[in-house]
Amino acid sequence: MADPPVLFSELFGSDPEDGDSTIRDPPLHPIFAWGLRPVGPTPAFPAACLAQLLAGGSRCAFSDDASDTVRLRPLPGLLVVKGMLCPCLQAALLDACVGLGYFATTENNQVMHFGPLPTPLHWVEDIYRALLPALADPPWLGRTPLFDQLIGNLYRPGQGIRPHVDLARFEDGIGIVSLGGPCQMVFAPASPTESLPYLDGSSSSPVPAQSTTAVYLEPGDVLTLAGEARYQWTHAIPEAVSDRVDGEDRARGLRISLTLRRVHEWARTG
Ligand SMILES: O=C(O)CCC(=O)C(=O)O
Ligand SMILES: [Fe+2]
Repeated sequence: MADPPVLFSELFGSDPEDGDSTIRDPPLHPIFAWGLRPVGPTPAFPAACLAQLLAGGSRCAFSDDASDTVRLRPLPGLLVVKGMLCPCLQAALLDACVGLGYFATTENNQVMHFGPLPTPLHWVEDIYRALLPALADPPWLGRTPLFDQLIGNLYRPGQGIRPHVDLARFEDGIGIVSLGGPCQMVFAPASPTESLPYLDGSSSSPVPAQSTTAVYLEPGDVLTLAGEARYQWTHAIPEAVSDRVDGEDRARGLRISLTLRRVHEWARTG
């Protein structure tokens, strides 16, 4: 097992592999440090869940949770598949992040990867290809590789991301996988000057609240952003410790998102 990340001790108060020699329970697998609970046996790699998902069947091979995924289309070009990834697949993705050394220190809340998706995260491409029939006009889903750039973001309660349109250097067709904890994502009409704040240093301007569309993201939800939603709307996560949903305040938790994109040919260097 990879060394537990610093976040492990942040969540549990102490590093379970540290300290005295008292016999104790085996160390928690890192996936459980993120607040996930096992559903039946937790396989090292839930290939069976993935196979079922790709075959369009029940989404989890290890539980009798036969709940259907829910597809939302709150904006043209925005598809939100709620509950697409079963807990096993969520756990496998988080475990992959830990294994790849992502978020290993408390300062480290963002990771960027350029090139084909690293093993074992590469199977996220399969998940997106499984969405093909659900997308009305998905020419981008046929490209290979589907994604060659990954950003992992880690948010603690109270943290968020300012309104932005992802940079033009990325092709149309962006994927976001939401893991760990819930949050509200807010979409608003973009002004022509808005761009991703943390990549090019520019800042974005606030948008009028009345024109926003909010989507409540929960662990296992999968998004695609294309066309209008990708270019003509900003997306943001407000800095909040809870979100107001259906008249109640829902607490945020530690959240990890994987944003998947492909760099335009003209923007590649070297
Ligand atoms: O964390 C998210 O869900 C969104 C991240 C994002 O918008 C980005 O990395 O460009
Ligand atoms: Fe973004």
